[in-house]
Amino acid sequence: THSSRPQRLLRAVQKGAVRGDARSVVANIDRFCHHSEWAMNIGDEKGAILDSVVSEVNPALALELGTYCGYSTVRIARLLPPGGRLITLEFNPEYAAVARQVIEWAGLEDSVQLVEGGSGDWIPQLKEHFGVQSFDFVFLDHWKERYLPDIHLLEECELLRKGTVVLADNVVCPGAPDYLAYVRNSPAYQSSYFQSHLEYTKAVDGLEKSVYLGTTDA
Ligand SMILES: Nc1ncnc2c1ncn2[C@@H]1O[C@H](/C=C/CNC(=O)c2cc([N+](=O)[O-])cc(O)c2O)[C@@H](O)[C@H]1O
Ligand SMILES: [Mg+2]
Repeated sequence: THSSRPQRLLRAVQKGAVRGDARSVVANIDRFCHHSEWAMNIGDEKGAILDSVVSEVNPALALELGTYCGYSTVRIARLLPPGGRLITLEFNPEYAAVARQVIEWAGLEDSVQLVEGGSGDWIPQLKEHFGVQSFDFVFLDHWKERYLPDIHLLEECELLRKGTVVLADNVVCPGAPDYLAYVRNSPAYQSSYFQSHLEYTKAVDGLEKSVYLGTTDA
């Protein structure tokens, strides 16, 4: 049986990266994607912007929607403060299985909770299941048409607090126009755009950083 691209990406990590060294896991995935096979990881260029936002927020509790192979999971988790936790949702069992092994190879399994399931089903359960009050940081990188419904769901479930930073990948390519229009026009968000390039290519892409200001009522 032929392996899948995520399985070949995992093998590249297991062959090239030092166990327990998150930086080398990230570097080996980038090397694989630059030289062997493109994959939809945020990548090194946009990854540096992700790193700077995560470092600035220094989140005790972070949420990622769309784990895929765990590349951005490792980038975020390696920057968490002591005791910091990252919950990441992935509904594809094969991708989740690869991501678990990538996260373990990086030695970050103690600060990452990978939930195998859909954001629509799981966001309403995060409070009761994981004792979550609200998130300090949210990273959106799943299906682009889910960005808007899921940020509304996060608001409805009161999982955002004044100052929560929501960072969205791919707001140009493949694009999330309805999401962009919402966060850029809603009085509940202070939004800013970071221009960059689509991972491992020269195409334009960017990240949107939106700070939740809280609801106007009460
Ligand atoms: N509701 C949900 N709950 C949980 N997991 C979910 C989910 N919806 C999707 N997922 C998972 O999130 C990942 C999808 C990413 C879509 N990215 C993309 O489509 C994408 C495409 C390009 N591109 O085409 O250049 C570049 C990029 O950086 C991209 O992120 C997959 O692992 C998928 O299984
Ligand atoms: Mg992406």
